[in-house]
Amino acid sequence: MALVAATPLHSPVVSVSCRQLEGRTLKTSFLQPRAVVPFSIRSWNLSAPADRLRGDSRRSRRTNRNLTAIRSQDGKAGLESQDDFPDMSTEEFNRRFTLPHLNDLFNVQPMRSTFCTKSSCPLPSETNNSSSRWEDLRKVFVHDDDRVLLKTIKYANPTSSGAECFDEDCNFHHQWVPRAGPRSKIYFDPSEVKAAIVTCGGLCPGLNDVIRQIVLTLDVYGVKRMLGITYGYRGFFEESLEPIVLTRHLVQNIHLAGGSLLGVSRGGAKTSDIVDTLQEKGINMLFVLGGNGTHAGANAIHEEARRRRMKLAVVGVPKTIDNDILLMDKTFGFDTAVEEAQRAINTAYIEANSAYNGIGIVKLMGRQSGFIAMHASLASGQVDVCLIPEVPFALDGGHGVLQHIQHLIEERGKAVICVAEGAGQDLLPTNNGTDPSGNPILGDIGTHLQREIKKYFKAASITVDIKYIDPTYMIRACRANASDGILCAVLGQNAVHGAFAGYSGITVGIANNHYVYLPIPEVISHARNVDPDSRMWHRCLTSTGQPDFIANSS
Ligand SMILES: Nc1ncnc2c1ncn2[C@@H]1O[C@H](COP(=O)(O)OP(=O)(O)OP(=O)(O)O)[C@@H](O)[C@H]1O
Ligand SMILES: O=P(O)(O)OC[C@H]1O[C@](O)(CO)[C@@H](O)[C@@H]1O
Ligand SMILES: [Mg+2]
Repeated sequence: MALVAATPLHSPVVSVSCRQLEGRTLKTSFLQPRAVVPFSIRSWNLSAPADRLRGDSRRSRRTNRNLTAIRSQDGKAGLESQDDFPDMSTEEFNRRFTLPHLNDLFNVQPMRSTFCTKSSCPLPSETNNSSSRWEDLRKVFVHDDDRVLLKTIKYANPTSSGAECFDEDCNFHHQWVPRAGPRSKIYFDPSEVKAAIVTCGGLCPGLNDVIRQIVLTLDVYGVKRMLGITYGYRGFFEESLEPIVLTRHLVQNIHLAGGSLLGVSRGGAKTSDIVDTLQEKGINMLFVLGGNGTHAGANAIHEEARRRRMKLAVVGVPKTIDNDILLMDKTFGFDTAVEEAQRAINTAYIEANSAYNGIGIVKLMGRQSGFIAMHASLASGQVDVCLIPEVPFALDGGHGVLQHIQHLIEERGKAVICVAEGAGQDLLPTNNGTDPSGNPILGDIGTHLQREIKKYFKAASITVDIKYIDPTYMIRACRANASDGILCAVLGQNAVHGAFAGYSGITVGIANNHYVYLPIPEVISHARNVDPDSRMWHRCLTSTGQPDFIANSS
């Protein structure tokens, strides 16, 4: 292949990955842990309240007192202070993760649950405890005191990859959160329930599945009045937007299509207007499907309803293909998005592989979090360079992306790049604009990369064939895959069980493969990010073979 002579382009790590390709030994230094400092910042992400969650506020608490030498795995000594670890006593954790309940304000007498999946369901009027038909139902219910362990790894040392520690010895803290599911006692009489569902933010595979499961479950409890609020929070105050009456029959097949039966929107949410409408319509159960913004809105509605002493249960179901909600294994729609994304990557690979010096670029969603890009890169096994918002990179210089791409072209005659939309924003002119919900409007890193690569190879007089693929909306407007379909079913059903159990201001999730209820503020204090020191990111790097694209080096 006729190429200009290569300069020593790549960092030692690049040559390691290329040698690996040539069947030679992989240097062990490739995945060595980084410096000591970042480890305890990560633990902030997971459990501290919003005002203590930011690394900078943590750093400001750094003092010279009580400094302890900690030896990292690579033998370098680092200094950490107990002050640098978040305070997380069991009492503090339990206080924060106690679910708000209607009986914090009222004295609602619970009744026997009307939820029943047996063929011979007892009537609610059958109150005899010893009735054999009630006995039959015993194992249907989850006990109020059932708990799920939020964290399951006992880290030996704060320098372990992904370690979340509360002290320098990484002592294990039991963090138990309430198990989700139907309770034997309920705090709403189904005949008095008027439920509403709203879907907000961007689309996400599985929205219709969740709507459907909420309706079906409400129906099993015996709820007759169910409304779908149209076009997100907007549907609460725009007079032209009428709610849809929801029935089992109406939702029966909606999961066969992507999108949202109810429609979505961004912006325009005024809590007091929303709560006015809820009051006017006599809605006492509200199911809110959306991301961080939507959940912030749901929590504001919950707080305002409490202030007005309304008996309203507000329950969220986290929706985001970005997977950027804290404390959960994953959010619904993410799996499907990854599956679709890797199809786009495969296309880019085939194009790049078939072209003379082919370069495929795929831009994927992920405003602040690179989970889709990381997982799709890993899943496809066809990506040479994965760029995410959490890991800064340089385009130029001896350790920059462009030289690495030149190296890939020279070595293999092709390169595939997967970039998350929020990556490399520092390389683009700032745009200070926001969307109607206040989310920042990002610069287009995909087309920027395309332009820069074109310019670079032109200057180097190397012919390349660049194909740019932006499957942005294709990965989220599709129908949920089987694994998301199941997740949606469980989450939708658990949302209804949570409302009947009398909880409000909560959301549903999956933690360590078990289903849990969490207080909304704990999951939205900031966006969940890819941890650059995590095993998963290192697995991605192992797979792509990409080096650190270190800035300011030549
Ligand atoms: N802090 C907040 N308080 C009250 N309402 C909010 C808040 N942030 C956003 N909202 C409202 O929530 C709705 C959805 O917000 P947003 O558009 O940010 O989507 P999202 O739920 O974060 O989902 P996505 O992941 O698609 O961004 C909008 O109507 C917005 O006005
Ligand atoms: O174009 P829209 O509808 O604002 O949505 C784009 C955003 O939606 C998200 O997928 C979150 O739902 C982000 O990754 C992306 O930036
Ligand atoms: Mg948002």
